[in-house]
Amino acid sequence: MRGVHGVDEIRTAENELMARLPEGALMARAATGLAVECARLLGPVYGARVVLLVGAGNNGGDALYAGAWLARRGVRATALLLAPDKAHPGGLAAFRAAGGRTADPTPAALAGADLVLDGIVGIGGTGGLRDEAVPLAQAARDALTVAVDVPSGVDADTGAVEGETVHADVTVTFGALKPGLVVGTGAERAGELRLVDIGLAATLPAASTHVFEAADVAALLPTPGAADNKYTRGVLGVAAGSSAYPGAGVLCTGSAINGGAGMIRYVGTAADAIRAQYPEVVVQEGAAPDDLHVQAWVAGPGMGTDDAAHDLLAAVLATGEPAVVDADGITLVGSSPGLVRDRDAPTVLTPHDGEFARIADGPSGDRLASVRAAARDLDAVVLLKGNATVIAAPDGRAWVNRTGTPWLGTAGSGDVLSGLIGSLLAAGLEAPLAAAVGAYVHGVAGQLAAQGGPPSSLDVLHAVRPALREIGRG
Ligand SMILES: NC(=O)C1=CN([C@@H]2O[C@H](COP(=O)(O)OP(=O)(O)OC[C@H]3O[C@@H](n4cnc5c(N)ncnc54)[C@H](OP(=O)(O)O)[C@@H]3O)[C@@H](O)[C@H]2O)[C@@H](O)CC1
Ligand SMILES: Nc1ncnc2c1ncn2[C@@H]1O[C@H](COP(=O)(O)OP(=O)(O)O)[C@@H](O)[C@H]1O
Ligand SMILES: [K+]
Repeated sequence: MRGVHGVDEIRTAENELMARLPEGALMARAATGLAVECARLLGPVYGARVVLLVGAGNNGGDALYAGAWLARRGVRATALLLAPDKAHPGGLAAFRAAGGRTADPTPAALAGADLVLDGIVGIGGTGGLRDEAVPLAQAARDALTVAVDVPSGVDADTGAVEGETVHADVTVTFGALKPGLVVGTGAERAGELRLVDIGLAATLPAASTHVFEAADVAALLPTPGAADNKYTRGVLGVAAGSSAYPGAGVLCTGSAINGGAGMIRYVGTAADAIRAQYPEVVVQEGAAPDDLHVQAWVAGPGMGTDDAAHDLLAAVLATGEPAVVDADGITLVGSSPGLVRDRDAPTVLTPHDGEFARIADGPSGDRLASVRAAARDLDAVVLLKGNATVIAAPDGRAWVNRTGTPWLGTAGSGDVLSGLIGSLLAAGLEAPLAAAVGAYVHGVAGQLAAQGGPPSSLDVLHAVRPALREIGRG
């Protein structure tokens, strides 16, 4: 599990650590880690052409020291100084002493570069890229681009982007992940992430936002033991699908089966479709949710938004079991938020952006903040879908999911996610962990499904079990 830290936390931790170390030690660690990563990307370094984009602060200093390291190993390094009077003096001296050259900061200077190092601005950046940096960022798109700490122009605290930014193939970041590297548009602009350890763990506080890795998820995935049976493994109630939208019920139910629920009791209004697809499901059409023995519920996908759907959702949410609410269920919660707010049992809401706007303000460019505020306001776990799905608990804990693929943007893919989270809730995972683990597994399923060509949501559903096996194997 990797912690994600905001700029203020990182600055404070850096200052505390710097006070214990000789001057320049921290930047030396950062620059060496950066240079080693660039060398790895270049392959043979001797004679390679590297262009440095150097801004006014320490981010440019990192680039210059890394450029010096590379120049000493035979790289032909050229620095384009965007603010020549403010370029890091020590870094510039080291760069020149190693044989590095400077040139006018024009797009033409990037032609033929084997690698461009983006040291325009790091965590000290405010607003989007300044005008003079824009043509350079655009020219860098033709080359292998490594961002120093943060792709310049991305808001390191939020991932929000105003106007042009550097589009990095790889971002080498120092000390800890920043929200802007893992959330929103920033996550897309950062490319692959490499974290250089500069010793910051010693002074950083505990993180409130985390990124799960496979081992974290494997450790949380439920595995039945000798004493388990279908009831102890988790019985899930499903209120999804309708005569108009039977498919959503089929996908959601199938995903809960593949996710490992011990038993499924189906109370939606697409009973015939469920019976036809899944002989293992116990269909209890018309049963009162409160009368059924289940450990958790999933409600909403394809259930419709008419009065009957409202009454069924209200009955599910009146039970004392944890519940996932998705799709039409979220629309219904938008007009009756008390259905969720007044519950004692945990609720997981899984909106995409459009659905989010029905239950909360936003989402703004600061997706983490929007989701945290919604979770607090609704007293529910909120999972906001997207290229980097964000999950927040009412107590402020948050997770960002890094698995998945844009191919998951296909009709019905969300129904697979909610069924999966339902099965994990039924197995007893704490609600925010069920949501974060579900998002991780769903993302891996999407990646596996996409290997065979553009996947349908049914392909994603069929990839849930292989995804669980792959994660479990490590
Ligand atoms: N502290 C440490 O020990 C360590 C720090 N480390 C490194 O330092 C980085 C932080 O350095 P930093 O604080 O100097 O800020 P930084 O990001 O270089 O920006 C500085 C200047 O850029 C300008 N500027 C602002 N916005 C802009 C924009 N949109 N577009 C263009 N220019 C813009 C503005 O200058 P102005 O022109 O306004 O005078 C601002 O003052 C950090 O990301 C990491 O790489 C590592 O070495 C590890 C150890
Ligand atoms: N660009 C993207 N990159 C990665 N994942 C995406 C992207 N777009 C959508 N997804 C994922 O695809 C799923 C779509 O869910 P949703 O919009 O609810 O679909 P539906 O309502 O059709 O079931 C979510 O898990 C979301 O995170
Ligand atoms: K940068």
